[in-house]
Amino acid sequence: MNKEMRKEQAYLDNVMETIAKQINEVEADTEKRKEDVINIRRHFWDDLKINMDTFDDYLETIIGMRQQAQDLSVSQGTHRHAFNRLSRLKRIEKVPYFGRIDFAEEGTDDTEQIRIGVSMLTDETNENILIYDWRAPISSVYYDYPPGPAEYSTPGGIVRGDLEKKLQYNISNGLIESMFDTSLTIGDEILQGVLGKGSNKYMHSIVATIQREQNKIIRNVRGSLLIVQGAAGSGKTSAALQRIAYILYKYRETLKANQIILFSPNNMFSSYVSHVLPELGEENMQQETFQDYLEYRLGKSFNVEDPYDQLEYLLNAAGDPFYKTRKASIQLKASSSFFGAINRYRESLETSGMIFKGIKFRGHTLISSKQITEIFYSKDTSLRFLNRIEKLKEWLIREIDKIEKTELSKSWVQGEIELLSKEELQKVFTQLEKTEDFNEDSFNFYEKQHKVLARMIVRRKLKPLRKRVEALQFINIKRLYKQLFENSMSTKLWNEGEVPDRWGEVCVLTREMLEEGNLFQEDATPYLLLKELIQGFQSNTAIKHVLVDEAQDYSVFQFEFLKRLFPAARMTVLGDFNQAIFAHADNFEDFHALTSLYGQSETESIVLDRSYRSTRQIIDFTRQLIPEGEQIKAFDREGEKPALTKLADHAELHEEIIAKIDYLHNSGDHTIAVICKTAAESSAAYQALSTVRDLKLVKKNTGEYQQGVIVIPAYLAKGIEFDAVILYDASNQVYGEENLRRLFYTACTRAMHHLQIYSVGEPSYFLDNVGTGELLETEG
Ligand SMILES: Nc1ncnc2c1ncn2[C@@H]1O[C@H](COP(=O)(O)OP(=O)(O)OP(=O)(O)O)[C@@H](O)[C@H]1O
Repeated sequence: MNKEMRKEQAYLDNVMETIAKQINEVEADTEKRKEDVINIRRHFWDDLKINMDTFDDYLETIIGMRQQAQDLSVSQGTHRHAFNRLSRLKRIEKVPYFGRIDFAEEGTDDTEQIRIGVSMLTDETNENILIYDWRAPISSVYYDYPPGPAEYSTPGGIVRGDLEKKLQYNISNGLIESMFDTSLTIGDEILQGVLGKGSNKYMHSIVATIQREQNKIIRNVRGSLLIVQGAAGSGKTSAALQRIAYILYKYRETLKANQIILFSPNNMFSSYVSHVLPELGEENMQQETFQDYLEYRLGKSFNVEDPYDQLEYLLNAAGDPFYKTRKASIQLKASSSFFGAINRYRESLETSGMIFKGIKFRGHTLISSKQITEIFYSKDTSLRFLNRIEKLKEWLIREIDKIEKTELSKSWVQGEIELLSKEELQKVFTQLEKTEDFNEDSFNFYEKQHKVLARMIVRRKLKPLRKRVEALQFINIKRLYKQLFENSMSTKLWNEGEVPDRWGEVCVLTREMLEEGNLFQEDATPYLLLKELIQGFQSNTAIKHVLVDEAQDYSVFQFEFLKRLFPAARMTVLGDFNQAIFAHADNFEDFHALTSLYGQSETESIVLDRSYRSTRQIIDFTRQLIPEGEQIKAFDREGEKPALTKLADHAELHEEIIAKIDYLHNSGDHTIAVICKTAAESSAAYQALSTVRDLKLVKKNTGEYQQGVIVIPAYLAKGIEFDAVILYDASNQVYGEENLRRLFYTACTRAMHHLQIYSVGEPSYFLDNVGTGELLETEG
């Protein structure tokens, strides 16, 4: 061990000792706090004198209770604080820090050595910082600069200085195993080591090796919208998660994890990323899929098609007579011009076109839809639309009050009274005794009792109706949405010459679907928007940050909607258009259209062009599959070349795959995915490969990321990665059309270390332009 290393180890020893000592202290403290809490809970009532005899006694009891509750809350808070501190210490017990910078601040003679780790540690005096949190302002220098002049921002302004040295450590079990002076070494050995490892069930934090471009994303706090466009495997999801950890640290006084929401592509992905924040000592943000949100809002009124069924239709139904119309429908309803059309439609409803449901009671129409429409359009038109709706609601409630009065004397009410059970009658009777000043001996007791019972019966019967009116369910949103697709609407929605292609056919198809009680995926958000525009927007102002991963799969329409839904939030959008597999994205090539959401000055864009997931050989191959792929850079990590094997038939294919899985297992791969094009192909492959031990089939409703060997449709593998990918059948028969290129690319880019492509018959023409030498070709 050289002198420098000895000094470093001595520093680490001191840190380890400090951590051990603090753990001991905090453990004892935590135990004591826990006992305090248990004690207060156990004796909560013993220590209280409950006396309600007089008002003063009552007051004293309440004050005593409050005091006890307060004590309990303080003790619980202190216990939580001690417990959190203990978890923080435990987290850094094995690897206290990963980097060091030697920074000489301008205007001082001192060079400070700053060690950086997952969380801060101070010495016993609490005055000296032994380890800085990776999110502290000064730590940004570690990620942002090579040795030389450097600066960082603090709330008090910019601090300038000289970065004299930058070190990376490899620490394990209290020992510095290796240490790299990154101003001297070329390449990034630590990153090499991290990326060379196998994948497992969960994604991990990357704080020790965050790259400069990624750090820009993580620490960006300007503007309302941050757009990140990055190659497959460039760390978009990683950057998003460390960004959340950073935001939670920076705004820790005012922001809670449940005020941040991450929109994920599916539940399996949510489970895959669920460990990163806890690993960094933060609570998880909310995670939601857009589909779950749609179903939550619309599920009761429709069968809402999910995005995977929509995609499966497009992948399988090219021969369907409605295929082109459906595709046009998807693209149109994803566009901002359709967003505009719906807004215009809503405006047009101010003067005509509203459709209401009549108010029916016991099978009779009491107020017809025509009457409601007349009332609505006779209201003061200078009022805002939503106020007019509100006024209409109030009018309807008053009408229901009138109905209540007239119904009281109807014969059905008497019939219902006679049907009341003894218990119900007794209940009413007891209530009457309490609330009214009479008893059985009172004058006209029975008449009064009858009145009360009649009122109760009529109210009970009218209650659901009142509730529906309160919830504005007298507005017929379904028919209003359908009306949007009536021929007569065209001129209201579109300016001359702007009627979209196939508009007429799209209208017929949409109307038919709605009549069957189904809602196409592409209609779900527009439908919800119309509902919100008419009934008032149910926005969520508690959410302060919205992050949208795999953002290329969202339409501009959906972004417009998200913006309205979360008006108080900043938005981070991360995606890769080369992986845009849904049909609505055919017309989008970048996120430029999103700039208009918040305006140029509120929007920042960052591009990530280096891919970290895959070996250089895999990147050299995959970048040839897409236009302008040469711009994607590989991180220099070596591996085997991807291989293409041509086979004569499926029997041979399955034999080869089974042998290949065996080989990959033996070479140390833990996660192996057989990626197929569709759910049907996946099911067939799963059956045929059933002899593979512990083989699992991933379906759209699979909620957990599955380790081991899995069969999965390409669209569900989005966002996740595997040690090895086996592309099930890349023949031209299966991938013979241009619109499948992005799906094909997405599948191949899931591979970290090994990529094996099979083809039954001629391979896809996507492989024609791959340079010789990038792909090992063999015949089976
Ligand atoms: N700075 C880094 N240090 C260590 N690992 C990194 C770094 N950046 C990315 N990675 C690793 O690279 C892999 C890909 O990262 P991630 O999934 O975040 O990329 P992505 O851009 O979201 O990919 P995709 O678009 O293909 O879903 C992950 O294993 C991640 O841990």
